[in-house]
Amino acid sequence: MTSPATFTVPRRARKLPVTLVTGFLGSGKTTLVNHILSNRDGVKAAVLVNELGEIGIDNDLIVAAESGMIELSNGCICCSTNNDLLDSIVRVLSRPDPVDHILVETTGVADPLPVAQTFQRPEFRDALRLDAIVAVADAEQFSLDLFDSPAVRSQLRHADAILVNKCDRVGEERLGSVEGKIRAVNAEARLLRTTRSAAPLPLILDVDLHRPASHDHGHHHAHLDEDGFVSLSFESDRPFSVARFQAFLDDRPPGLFRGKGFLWLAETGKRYVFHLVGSRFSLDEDPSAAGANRLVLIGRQLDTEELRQGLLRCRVDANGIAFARPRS
Ligand SMILES: Nc1nc2c(ncn2[C@@H]2O[C@H](COP(=O)(O)OP(=O)(O)OP(=O)(O)O)[C@@H](O)[C@H]2O)c(=O)[nH]1
Repeated sequence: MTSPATFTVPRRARKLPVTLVTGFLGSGKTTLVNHILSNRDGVKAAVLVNELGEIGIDNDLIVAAESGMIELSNGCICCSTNNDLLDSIVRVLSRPDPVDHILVETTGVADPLPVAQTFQRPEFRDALRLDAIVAVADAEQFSLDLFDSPAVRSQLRHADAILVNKCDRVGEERLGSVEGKIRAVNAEARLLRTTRSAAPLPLILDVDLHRPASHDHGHHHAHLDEDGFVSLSFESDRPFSVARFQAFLDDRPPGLFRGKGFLWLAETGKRYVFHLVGSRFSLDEDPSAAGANRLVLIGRQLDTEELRQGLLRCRVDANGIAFARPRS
């Protein structure tokens, strides 16, 4: 791949705006990206997605972007040394068919600041403009103590706009208290109450809200490992028993906060999009999906091998007959 140092940025009439979408695990970032892509009114957007886990799930959850979607490799793009992000930016800027906007969705545990700084590197200065860092907060699961993580606090602190999302799940009192906690971390961001991340696009896109933080020097960005988050990717070409999977969820460890993927259930023979966020999970029929089970689980202090064994025990054959216990 072309090194950004040697890359000649094509001349453009205006700088390409970049929107960075951040926010904790399961808050509604992919839902926001889909909302933007579905309502963008002719604006051609390139989407850069960074995910935890070896198997990409978001790639299949994001509505098709006809201008082409680029999936970043897995892991943590909040490391400024990560070349995947640089390569992806260069790829977008080199496209013969230029886009009008770049959307970047970071993982739910990434510190957005080093990602933002990547877009502000000197070699991109004439081509790109960081328009806004937009954070999504889950009003129902929100708790600064529960998510006691420097990276997660950084998501709120450095945001230019914050969606207080999942308003359908909470009452006015809870909303007021969450907004108060957010305000204590970031007094200036534009706060917007949303359901399904459906913010009015003129309030978050092409808004020129971003101002670089004034005290970035010496910033020690919070890294995934320091915060103890781990992920487990699981794939199987056998269906799950819904009863066994329910039992797996009932016994899940308290540190398991997020799950997402595609489940094939033996009882119905159908495939479902699965989401677990904190205490809630959902299964929605997915007629478009084909193939096997694909699942990513994310949390803190997880025994990933024990979780893997638990998932293996959920597998049954097409007649719903359980496989022998994988190993004790
Ligand atoms: N009830 C309700 N559910 C929502 C809302 N917004 C998103 N969800 C659901 O929350 C779950 C997580 O949403 P995503 O958009 O995948 O969250 P995310 O931030 O991209 O998740 P990660 O990428 O794993 O960090 C999904 O089941 C969504 O359908 C909302 O406003 N209300």
